[in-house]
Amino acid sequence: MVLVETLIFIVVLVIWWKLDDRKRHKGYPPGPARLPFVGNFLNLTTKSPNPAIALKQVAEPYGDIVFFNLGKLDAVLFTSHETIVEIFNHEKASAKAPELIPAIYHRVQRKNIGLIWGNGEPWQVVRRFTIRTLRDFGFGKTASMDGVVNEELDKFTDHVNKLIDKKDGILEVESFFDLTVINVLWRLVTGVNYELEDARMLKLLKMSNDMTESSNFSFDLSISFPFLREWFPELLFGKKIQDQIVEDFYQFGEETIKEHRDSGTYKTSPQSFVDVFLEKIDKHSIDPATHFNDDQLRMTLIDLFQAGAETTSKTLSFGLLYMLLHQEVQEKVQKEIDSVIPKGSPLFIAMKTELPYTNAAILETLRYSTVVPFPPMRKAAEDFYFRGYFIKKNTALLPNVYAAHFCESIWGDPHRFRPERFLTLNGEIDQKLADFVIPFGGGKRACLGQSLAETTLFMYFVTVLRFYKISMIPGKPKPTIEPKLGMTYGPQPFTAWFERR
Ligand code: HEM
Repeated sequence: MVLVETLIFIVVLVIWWKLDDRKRHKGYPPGPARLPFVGNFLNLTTKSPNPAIALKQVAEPYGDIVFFNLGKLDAVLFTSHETIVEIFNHEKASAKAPELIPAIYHRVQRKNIGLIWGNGEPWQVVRRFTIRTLRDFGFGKTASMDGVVNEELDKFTDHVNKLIDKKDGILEVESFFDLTVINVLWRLVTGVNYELEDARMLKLLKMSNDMTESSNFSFDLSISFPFLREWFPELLFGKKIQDQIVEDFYQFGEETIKEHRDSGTYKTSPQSFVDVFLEKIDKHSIDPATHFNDDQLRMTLIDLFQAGAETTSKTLSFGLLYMLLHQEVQEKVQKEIDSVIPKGSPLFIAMKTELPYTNAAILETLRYSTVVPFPPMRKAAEDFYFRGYFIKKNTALLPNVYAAHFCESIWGDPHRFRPERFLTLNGEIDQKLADFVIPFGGGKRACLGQSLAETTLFMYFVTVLRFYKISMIPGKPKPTIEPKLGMTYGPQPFTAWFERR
């Protein structure tokens, strides 16, 4: 009797929950049926360990605007190129949602600070200031960037040559570009430039990678069930590790600020972005409404460091991996480079237009690797309608860039690595198709470092292939193209045989 009553109670409860759920989500975009408490968590975790693939598959039966729920998180997925570009540019969709990701909320100390996760006026002021100041130091200006990148490239090739001699050409490609790439940016941000063996910096870069790897929709259960992060800090989600990394980064930011402040040169002849920021802090020190303070500067430095290093470096490593696996593409790129840049001549950013096949290979690398499959989480700033669907305030907005980069109706054969797809019959870049590659987001929150990233990708990709032939090590298995997952995706470590050309 008790069993029957219990069963009836459960059935009534489920029916009540279903009806209530339907009422609460009236007018929402379509989506898979949800379970109480866990929502669509099982849909996500049973499809694929890779959330970008899993969420592409979850959305497929429902269209390109799909509502789903992961425990605490209500989210709308955007999976087609058009809806993604439209949401990037939507005025109600430019707010970031650090509070929806516990590890990130801890990273920003629950404050509205920084470039990546800041919102409203403070973010706007700091973003504008950052772009203007970095530009004053040469960021994005071809003439000054040529010098900065080439100096760093000389250091990098010296370093690779030494490694080749030491290791008979057999090099491990893991974090291969991290430090050299951050050096390019850090010359402008702090005026400092590190040795490529600098232990402190290598440790920071490793921690930054560890932090991003520990955060993703499938593995970081604290996004769906935030209470678990507090209940089981040691067992799950790497809370302790994440918190330690945040602390170390704060210390790094603190030390950088102190060094510049103590030196005092920022008062007379500012040499870098940090110096100009410190000048601003002093100038506005008695203004209670100022957005220029140590908190903002520290977070901005950490944001630039993390956003600037990992993404570019991982894209370059993927590029090497694809060149290793597609020798015919590597040879074509090298043939083109050799025909345009004479032996012994320097490389300039302006040569980009003369190397269409090489550019096509870089574009294909950006598409095929999609190192940021979900841009840092945005939310609906207020209730709004999108293509007739209701989106409630604070709902997470998740453009699945991977889905657009692997859309069959755009690419035909998206799973093939094929740079030729970007070339017209005249051998020029097909700009219309190139515009379907959207690795840098868009709208007001578009990547602040896009021009630097494009320059760095071009200069490093060309230099590495110009000076080295990269081949498979005989007898070693083929490396996988499956990514290391996280907030950003990177290649699994692989070894390759480097020979000087
Ligand atoms: C291949 C390299 C890179 C890729 C794929 C990439 C990708 C992205 C993406 C997808 C976003 C989010 C955009 C959105 O929500 O619409 C972003 C934001 C950002 N990126 Fe990059 N990025 C790269 C390199 C860089 C570099 C070199 C810097 C350094 C200056 C940088 C700094 C930033 C910052 C500060 C933001 C936050 C912008 C804001 O919300 O105002 N990125 N990036």
